[in-house]
Amino acid sequence: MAYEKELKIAQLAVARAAILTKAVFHEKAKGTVSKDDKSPVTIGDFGAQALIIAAIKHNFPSDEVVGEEEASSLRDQKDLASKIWNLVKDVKLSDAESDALLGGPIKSEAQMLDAIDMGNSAGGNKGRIWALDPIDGTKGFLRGGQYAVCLALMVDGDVKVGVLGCPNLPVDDSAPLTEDMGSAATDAEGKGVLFSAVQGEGATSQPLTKGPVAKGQPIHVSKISKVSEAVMCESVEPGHSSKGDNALIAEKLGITGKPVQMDSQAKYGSVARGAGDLYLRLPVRKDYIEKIWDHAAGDLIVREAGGQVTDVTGKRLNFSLGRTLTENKGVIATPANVHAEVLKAVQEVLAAK
Ligand SMILES: Nc1ncnc2c1ncn2[C@@H]1O[C@H](COP(=O)(O)OS(=O)(=O)O)[C@@H](OP(=O)(O)O)[C@H]1O
Ligand SMILES: [Mg+2]
Ligand SMILES: [Mg+2]
Ligand SMILES: [Mg+2]
Repeated sequence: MAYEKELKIAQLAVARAAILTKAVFHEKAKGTVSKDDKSPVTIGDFGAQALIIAAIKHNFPSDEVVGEEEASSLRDQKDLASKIWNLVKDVKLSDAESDALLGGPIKSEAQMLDAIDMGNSAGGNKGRIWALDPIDGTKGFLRGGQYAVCLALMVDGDVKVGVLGCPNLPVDDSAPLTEDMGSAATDAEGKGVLFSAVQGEGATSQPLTKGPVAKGQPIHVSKISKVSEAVMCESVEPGHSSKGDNALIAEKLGITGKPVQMDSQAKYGSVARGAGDLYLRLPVRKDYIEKIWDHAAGDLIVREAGGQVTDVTGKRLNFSLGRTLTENKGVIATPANVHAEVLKAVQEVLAAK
C-alpha cells in the first residue's frame, strides 16, 4: 500500500488533536480571539495545530505544512498561550505505542508556539506539503455544531492522503442526515468518525477513538440515479456560501427536500459515505478565494469514494498554486454519475444572475 506510514501518522495525529478539541468543545468559554479577517480562532484551533505539526515534524522532518493558524497573537497574549499549553501538555493517545509514534508530548510552551508557526509554508507544486485545518467550522465548533480536524498530504501539488476527524458525526455510515445534526451536535455515545483516503486506494471510515487506529470500512458515495431525490448539504453561515443560489439550483433539479446545513468538511465526509448526495458551495463574494486547507482532505475522500469534485466552471480543484485555490470558484461535490447534470444546473443559475 502506498503512503502507509503517512496515513497512519495522519490518522493518529488527527485522533490525538481531536482529544483536545473535544475537551474544549465541552467548555463554555472556548477562549476565542478574532483574527484580522474577523474569523474566530479558539484554544482548540491553536492546540490542535501544535499537536498535529509536532507529530508531522517528528516523523517527516523535512516536510512542509500549510496550516491555517499562526502564533503571533499568542506571543503577545501570555495568559492565552499558557491556557493552551495547560491543555496541550496533557493530551495523550490511549496506547503508549501510538503516542510514541507521534513523538510523545510537546516539550515546552515555547516549542508549542514554534510548532504552530511551522504551518507557514507557502504551498506550491513541489515536494511534500501537508495542508492542515486544525478546526474547520470554528463557528460551528463555538455554536455546538459540526466541526472537523482536517489533514492532507500533497506531493508535487497533488493530494495523496486525506484524513478528516469529525467528532460530532454519527459513527454509523448509514445514519441519515437530520437537521439537528448540524445545529445541536454532540459527541456523545455513537458519535465521532475518522474518514481517510489514499490516492488510488479508496476511502474508508472508522470510529474516531483515542487510538490505536484500526483498518477502516470502505465507504462509497450514494447510488442516486434521480437527482430530484438528492439530499443537499450546505454551509450554516450565510457568508460562506450562497443559500439563495443553492435554493434556485435545487428547484431547477426538482429537489423538494430541505438542504441539510452543516459546518465544516463534515459535508464532504457525509457525501463520501452516501449520507448526503450533493455538497454545493457557491461563492457569496466575488473576491473570496478558498483556502486549500478547507478542501484538500475532503476533495480526495469524496473522489476516492466514487464522487466527482469540481468548481463551478467544471475544473478540478487545483491545490498546487499556493495557500489558496486561486484558479477555482466555488465547489460542487457529487456522485460521479450525476455531476454533469448538477454542474449544468449550477451554470444556468449563475448565468441568469
Ligand atoms: N466568505 C467566505 N466564503 C467562503 N468560505 C469562507 C468565507 N469566509 C471564511 N470562509 C471559510 O469557511 C470555512 C468554514 O466553512 P463551512 O462550510 O464550515 O462554513 S459553515 O461554518 O458551515 O458556515 C472557514 O474555515 P474555518 O476558519 O476553519 O472554520 C473559512 O476558512
Ligand atoms: Mg478559521
Ligand atoms: Mg476551515
Ligand atoms: Mg479552521
